[in-house]
Amino acid sequence: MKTLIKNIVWQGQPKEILIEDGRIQAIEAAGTTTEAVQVIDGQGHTAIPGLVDVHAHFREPGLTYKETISTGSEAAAQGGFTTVLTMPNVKPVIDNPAALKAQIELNQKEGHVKIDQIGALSLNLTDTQTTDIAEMVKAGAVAFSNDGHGVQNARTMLQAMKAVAKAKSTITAHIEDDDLVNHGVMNAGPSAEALGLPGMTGLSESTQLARDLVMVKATGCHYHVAHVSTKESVELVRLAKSQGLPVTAEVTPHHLFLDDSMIITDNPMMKMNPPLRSREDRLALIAGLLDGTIDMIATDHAPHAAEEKEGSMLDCAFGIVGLETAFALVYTHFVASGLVDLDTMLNWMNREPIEEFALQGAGQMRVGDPADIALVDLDHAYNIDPATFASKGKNTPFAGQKVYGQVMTTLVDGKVVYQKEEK
Ligand SMILES: NC(=O)N[C@@H](CC(=O)O)C(=O)O
Ligand SMILES: [Zn+2]
Ligand SMILES: [Zn+2]
Repeated sequence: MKTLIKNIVWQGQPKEILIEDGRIQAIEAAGTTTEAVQVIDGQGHTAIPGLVDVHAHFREPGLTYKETISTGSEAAAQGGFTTVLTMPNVKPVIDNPAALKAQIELNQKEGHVKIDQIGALSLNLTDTQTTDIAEMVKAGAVAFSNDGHGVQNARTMLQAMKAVAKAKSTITAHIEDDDLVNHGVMNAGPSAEALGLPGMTGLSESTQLARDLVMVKATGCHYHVAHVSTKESVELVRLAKSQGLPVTAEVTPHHLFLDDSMIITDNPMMKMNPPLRSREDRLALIAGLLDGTIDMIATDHAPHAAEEKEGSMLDCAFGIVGLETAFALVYTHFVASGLVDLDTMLNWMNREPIEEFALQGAGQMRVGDPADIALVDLDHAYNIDPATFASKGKNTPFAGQKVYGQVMTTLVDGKVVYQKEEK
């Protein structure tokens, strides 16, 4: 079956995309193909490769009041994402081959986009005993993580690294030393002091990262830093890369565009893990992304119910949603502002994630690739409105912010999975 997406812009030129059997057959001059079974009118929008998020939380099974695979993947489609990697911190935790197999089936059945499953690094994320990593790789795990919680025991991390290196997989590390966190709810610093809230030092992240990097050197394990948030961590990743270690890193839009100087009231929407750091940290993250120390942008989409994000930062849940705001935020702050071009942004949000995680099924818009495509209206300006989110989670600190770049259509394997309704 053939599909033609006509009337689109690709790399600045008017083009059309011919798709056959779910794959891109040609990106050609407008008007080249005259007959096709199905025609989609791109209405002059810009075609980009479907975005890839290596860090998302869909809360099924066990926490479906926050999100389901269906609502989470709908949010992904609405945000222009065609592949997402989901974390294993559901209930029960995906920490054994049987649970992983069942989850992969469920993802396939319920997902509106492609979902790759990350397996738990330790049993029940308690960090005392590693999971059966070799068997979970065989069962289809794309990577391993303790996300939600740092691995406190060096011995557990070392064992996991050895097994992951042997299986040629990846660890995506939530790095956090519990003892240094000491029950903080936001970054330690003048804002926490002004609000009278317990702060946590950024050293909780970088000290554990330093420990892990020594073990990466010893094991050769591909180690990916999840949601990097401090300047010390950026320096450590830069050093590791200069030594040729197999280390990669992601940063979230919120750590790039928000910092703790912007927390002027006790606001649950500003609470996430790792916390928003200082302006100096934020500028180091931006510099690290621009110079290639940080490889990619990931959302850490962490939906929670409204009642879990009310009241005070002292006792509300950690985390914010991100799938439906990531494209517009990154486009607005980096591309529309003239800092980088669209292609660079797509390196961070499509090519690097696919290459570093060796994702087999995700398309990069090359001829022969799966037709994973988003059509975006780059000039469209609007205010972020959580009421429009497909996600069950409306917990975003960006509500009301004016952005550019509206995802209009998303296709996975040449099939439309999201179409923005005309007003
Ligand atoms: N980022 C968060 O604040 N929360 C995440 C866990 C995590 O990514 O560490 C969650 O699962 O809610
Ligand atoms: Zn985490
Ligand atoms: Zn996370």
